Amino acid sequence: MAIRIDGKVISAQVLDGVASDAAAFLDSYGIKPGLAVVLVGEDPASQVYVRNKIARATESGLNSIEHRLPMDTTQDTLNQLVADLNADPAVHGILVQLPLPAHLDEEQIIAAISPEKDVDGFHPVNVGALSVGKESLVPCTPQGCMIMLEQVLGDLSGKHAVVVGRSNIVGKPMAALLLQANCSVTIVHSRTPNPQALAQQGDILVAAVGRPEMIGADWIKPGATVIDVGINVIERVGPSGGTQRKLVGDVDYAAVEPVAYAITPVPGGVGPMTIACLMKNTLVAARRLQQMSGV
Ligand SMILES: NC(=O)C1=CN([C@@H]2O[C@H](COP(=O)(O)OP(=O)(O)OC[C@H]3O[C@@H](n4cnc5c(N)ncnc54)[C@H](OP(=O)(O)O)[C@@H]3O)[C@@H](O)[C@H]2O)C=CC1
Ligand SMILES: Nc1nc(=O)c2c([nH]1)NC[C@@H]1CN(c3ccc(C(=O)N[C@@H](CCC(=O)O)C(=O)O)cc3)C=[N+]21
Repeated sequence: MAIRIDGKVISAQVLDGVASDAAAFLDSYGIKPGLAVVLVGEDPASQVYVRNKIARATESGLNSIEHRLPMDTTQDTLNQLVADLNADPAVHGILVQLPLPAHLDEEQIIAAISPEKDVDGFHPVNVGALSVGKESLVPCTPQGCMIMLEQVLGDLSGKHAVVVGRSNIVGKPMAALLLQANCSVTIVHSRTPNPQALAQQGDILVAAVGRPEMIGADWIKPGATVIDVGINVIERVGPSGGTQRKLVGDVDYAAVEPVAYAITPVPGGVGPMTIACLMKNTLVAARRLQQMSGV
């Protein structure tokens, strides 16, 4: 039986730390750290994430401000909102939920967020800082994966880590953090001729593909530690014949669990860690902004 890496338990530990730091921040400066979440459109999955983020923020003693904009929002309107949030001293962190509707330019919006308030760590300044090892605001999902890996494995030095996926929000920053932790890192993607053969060499396997249960037991080196980033909603025929909506990862948990040393479930794995790290980043940003303002 593999160790089940419990994202709910570990994220609760992270959030405990955030809550005491937020209380100390309030004591020192008389304001709560503020997180602004911007959601454009009506994507139901995105709404669930936004709701969860706001609930965790409130529980941790952060001030969370939600901005919901209609699907037909223009680039100018969104830019104006980001400019207002950049200038607002009560806002320490800004998150624009991705993906944006197709008519909006994501790259431009990300670049418009003040790097000091970029709690997603997606701004080119923060991406560059991470790649030269001077990271400040580290992307939440990979940060959460690292906390889980270090809790279960301790020092990661010398391990071979295979990351499946190379997106800017998960795969690439994940690979950067693993390299910084002295792993040898292989990144596989849709143009890799035989990704499975490379994955089988990983002491650590991180799956961030977006394909439900694609990673089976035949991708896994026996005794590997498996981190499943995937969040996929699938429809299955339930026991009584009707269709059920179910959340599954990129890893076939039932098949992989018997061969792995440790594995994260979906739900209850990486997802809650992402949210906890977002709160952590908001505190990091708040402290730094407050120090910069010299008060
Ligand atoms: N738990 C959490 O907090 C979060 C979960 N997610 C989830 O993680 C998953 C990945 O998200 P994200 O990185 O944004 O997704 P993207 O779609 O941006 O990236 C997917 C990556 O997987 C690669 N890929 C696709 N098919 C294959 C294949 N058959 N073999 C090997 N590689 C393949 C793609 O390659 P190529 O580049 O060549 O196209 C791409 O690099 C999704 O399920 C998403 O919902 C995302 C963010 C946070
Ligand atoms: N700018 C931006 N930053 C992001 O970090 C970002 C984003 N856009 N767009 C979408 C993805 C996805 N994402 C998730 C976060 C938490 C859960 C999460 O909490 N999941 C729970 C269950 C969710 C549920 O309640 O059903 C779990 O896995 O246990 C999932 C997915 C953040 N993302």
